[in-house]
Amino acid sequence: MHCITDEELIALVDQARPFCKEGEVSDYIPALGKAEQSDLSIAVYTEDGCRSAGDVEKLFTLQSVSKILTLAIALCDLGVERVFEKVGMEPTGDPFNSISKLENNKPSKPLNPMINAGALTVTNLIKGNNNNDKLERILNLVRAMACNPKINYNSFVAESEYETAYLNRSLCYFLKAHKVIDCDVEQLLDIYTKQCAIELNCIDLSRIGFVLANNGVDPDTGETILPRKITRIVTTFMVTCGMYNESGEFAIKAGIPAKSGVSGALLSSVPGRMGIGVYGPALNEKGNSIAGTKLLEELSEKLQLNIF
Ligand SMILES: NC(=O)CC[C@H](N)C(=O)O
Repeated sequence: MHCITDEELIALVDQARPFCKEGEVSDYIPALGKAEQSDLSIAVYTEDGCRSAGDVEKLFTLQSVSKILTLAIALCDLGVERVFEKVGMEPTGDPFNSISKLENNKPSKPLNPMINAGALTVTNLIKGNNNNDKLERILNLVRAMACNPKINYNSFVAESEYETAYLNRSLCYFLKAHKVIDCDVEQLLDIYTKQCAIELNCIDLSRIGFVLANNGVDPDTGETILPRKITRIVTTFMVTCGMYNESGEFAIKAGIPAKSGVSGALLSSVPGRMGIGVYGPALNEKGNSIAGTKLLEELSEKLQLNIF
């Protein structure tokens, strides 16, 4: 028996959709500015299958949701100790693209892998002979978790970010000056902007969440896609830093691990129970989907998902 009916899910979307008007579509990456402010969709993936409601067919890019996947790959490649030599484990309370804590933290290392400075550092750790290799590895993980071999990145969005990534460029040069990274900055931005531009729909996203909730095991094949030790680390970061400087409030209100992206993507994983994929491009001032956040809070309340 599925835990929620189609009608109930549609009702939750209808109830949350008016909040879209109170948010703004992000346009600091110009291509993202083309999104439809009123779009809202959700998919809930459990062992009984997937239910979805809203603008389900809409494609969107992962943006910061990709950070949990690159973290998982870097942890597989280098192990826990070496990854956390380069990046910390603590929430910042600052916006995702803030540079301020980088300077104050001694020795200089990004506070966690969910802020841009930390995610850039993590992407630099991923193994591969060149950017194509590395990107293919990231794409393959996304495809396996979503069970969708067609997933690719949107080159228009990637280029749009690459051309305007002034802040991320400055973060990279700061990291390079402090020897946190040692690579060519343009090469790093090339792969980072492509990983952020990986494009999918909310059903794909919900299956990724379900694999995390299922300790890294594919629900159809029983194959281990990610070791449990790594899904645990990733899920913990979702709780402590997944919603940036709104993570505390979201943990209080919804009580479920979640990771947001500036495209309006929202991935949630409820350990042992379900994966949830949400898309709502109208954002609140913290850069999280305004209606999507509401929707997750309501769903958590309705299905008693709070893990605390
Ligand atoms: N919050 C986000 O989704 C940020 C991701 C975006 N690609 C950036 O680096 O600015």
